[in-house]
Amino acid sequence: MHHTQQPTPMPVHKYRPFHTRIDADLPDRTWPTKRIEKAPRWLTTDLRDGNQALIDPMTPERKRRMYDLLVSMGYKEIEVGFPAASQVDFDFVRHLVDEDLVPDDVRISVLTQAREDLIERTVQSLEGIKNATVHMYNAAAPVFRKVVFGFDGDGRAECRNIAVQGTQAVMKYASEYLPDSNFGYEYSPEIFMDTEPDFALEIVGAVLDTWGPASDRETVVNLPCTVERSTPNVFADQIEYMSRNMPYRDDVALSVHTHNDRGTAVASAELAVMAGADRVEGCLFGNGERTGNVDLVTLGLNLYSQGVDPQIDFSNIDEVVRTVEYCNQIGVHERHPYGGDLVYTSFSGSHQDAIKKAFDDRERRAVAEGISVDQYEWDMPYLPLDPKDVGRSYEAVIRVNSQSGKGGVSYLLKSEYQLDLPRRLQVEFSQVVQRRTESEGGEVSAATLWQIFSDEYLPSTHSEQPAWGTFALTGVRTESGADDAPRNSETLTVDMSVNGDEHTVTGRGNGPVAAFVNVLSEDFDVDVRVQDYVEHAMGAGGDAQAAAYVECVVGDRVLWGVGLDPNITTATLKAVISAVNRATR
Ligand SMILES: CC(=O)SCCNC(=O)CCNC(=O)[C@H](O)C(C)(C)COP(=O)(O)OP(=O)(O)OC[C@H]1O[C@@H](n2cnc3c(N)ncnc32)[C@H](O)[C@@H]1OP(=O)(O)O
Ligand SMILES: CC(C)C(=O)C(=O)O
Ligand SMILES: [Mg+2]
Repeated sequence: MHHTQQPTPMPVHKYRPFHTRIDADLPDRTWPTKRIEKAPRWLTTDLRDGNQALIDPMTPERKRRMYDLLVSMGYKEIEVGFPAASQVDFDFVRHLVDEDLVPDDVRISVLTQAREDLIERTVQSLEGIKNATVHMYNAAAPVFRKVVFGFDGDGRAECRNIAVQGTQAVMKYASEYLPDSNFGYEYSPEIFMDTEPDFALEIVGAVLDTWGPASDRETVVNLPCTVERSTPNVFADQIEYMSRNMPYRDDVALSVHTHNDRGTAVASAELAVMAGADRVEGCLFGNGERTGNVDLVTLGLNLYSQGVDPQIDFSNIDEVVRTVEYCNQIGVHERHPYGGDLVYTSFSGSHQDAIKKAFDDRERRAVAEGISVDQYEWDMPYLPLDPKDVGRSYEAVIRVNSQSGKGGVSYLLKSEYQLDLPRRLQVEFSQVVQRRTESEGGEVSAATLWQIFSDEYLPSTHSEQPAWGTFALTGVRTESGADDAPRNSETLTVDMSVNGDEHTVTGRGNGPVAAFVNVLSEDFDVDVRVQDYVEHAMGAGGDAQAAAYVECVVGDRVLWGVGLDPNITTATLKAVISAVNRATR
């Protein structure tokens, strides 16, 4: 069939494709075949780029909560604010220094524009700090040189002067206010992605010549994708070009700072690392200007799920989510990678079927190889990482609604109620559930599933709904014949309630089930034959219940029955009653 699409009514002619401006084309680019084999250095800018983008910027108390979270997760480079912007930011830096809240292995940094008065106040905020970095930025792209700074011509020299004079000011005030600190410098040519590559090299080179990188001097050149405007491969080319051509390369950490305007900040940062970046700046769950900074949680757990240590502790992801939501007053979306409420959950039947089988298979293999299941290699359909590793339980992995099949239903009964239904019973029961979800809609919780199950198969033991069913078993006594007695050697006496009337009856057979079938047929005129039988213990220990499942032919119908009882014989007879009652429901 031929599909005809319509031109958009929107004014698409207003837009131009993004030009890489990479004069030196990179036909020999190396990043496409690289792999990320170790974590880059991380800097979190939650307290700066994240904070500057909030409707309601963090109070000192919220800043402190975020800071403590970042330190506890293991971040070693934390941009804590823009001290020249507000008294709150200035005071927060002082609070960290005065209260000695910066561990020896953590380096805080602060951002400033390249303006001398702002630089002085910024450096001043750090007085007394052990390790700190001042991060200075100025925009370098043509439109900023022309429109924002108002320079004539191409404005390159004037723009470079802002950067060089700013760097000199940083150095001057650092030697004045921070003589005893391990002082570092970070420079960002803002709007790097829109800056001509040769000019980006020129301005970075001029700044580095001024600062003088050395192996014992913390130096960072941060190349921001301030507004994401291209596919990630273009940004990767830009980074590889800079990494290859930048002076002092061995003594400089090449950093990237991607934003998510096109929804590909994570890909841009990852390809940039493949292209040579040593360091990545971002925010937890991608907070930050507009669509946000790159999400450090996704980046970290992307590495983790490939067996690369992110060097960050994500083992309590819900605590991270709660703290970030509290500090930012912005929710984390239900489908946010790794942290959203629904991201380890499958509703659909084919996913649930595969997950249930793979969980069972993995458990079998781990036991066979003598390896703890928690440590066993992860290779699971639909679950890129083990939810337990980030502190999530398996309860939420499978949730049942009208899209679900037998796999999901039986997974929940097994994981929550220790019932391991035989396959044909799974099929039968999932049809019962399906009728229910289709008529009532919505999700079926494990508790509701149990209610449906016990109403269907265990009516007399279920207290919340009226008991139904013709027969109930109230007592069982067995008596075996001599070992050499050939057949019909088992004598079974049962107390039964039949429509509320008590009966005590005795039958014989070559086992209790056969004897019971005879009782049902001879005393109560019920024609039943057992054609399959499965049982298992529920949990471990002496007082564990047994579960029995029987597939019965009752008249001309085939039905399953279920019985639970501490005594396995009684459980089996209850299962037969369950099937018989269902046949006459
Ligand atoms: C991409 C980023 O996220 S960059 C970080 C952005 N974050 C923030 O801006 C948050 C904090 N900022 C602030 O509180 C304020 O902007 C302040 C206190 C720093 C400065 O405020 P103001 O002095 O009122 O200046 P304003 O913010 O309007 O800046 C505009 C002026 O600074 C110049 N300027 C802007 N950025 C820079 C820079 N990085 N270096 C040097 N000059 C700059 C502009 O050209 C403009 O100059 P003009 O007034 O001569 O035209
Ligand atoms: C200050 C710089 C690094 C920035 O936030 C950006 O360019 O996005
Ligand atoms: Mg930014």
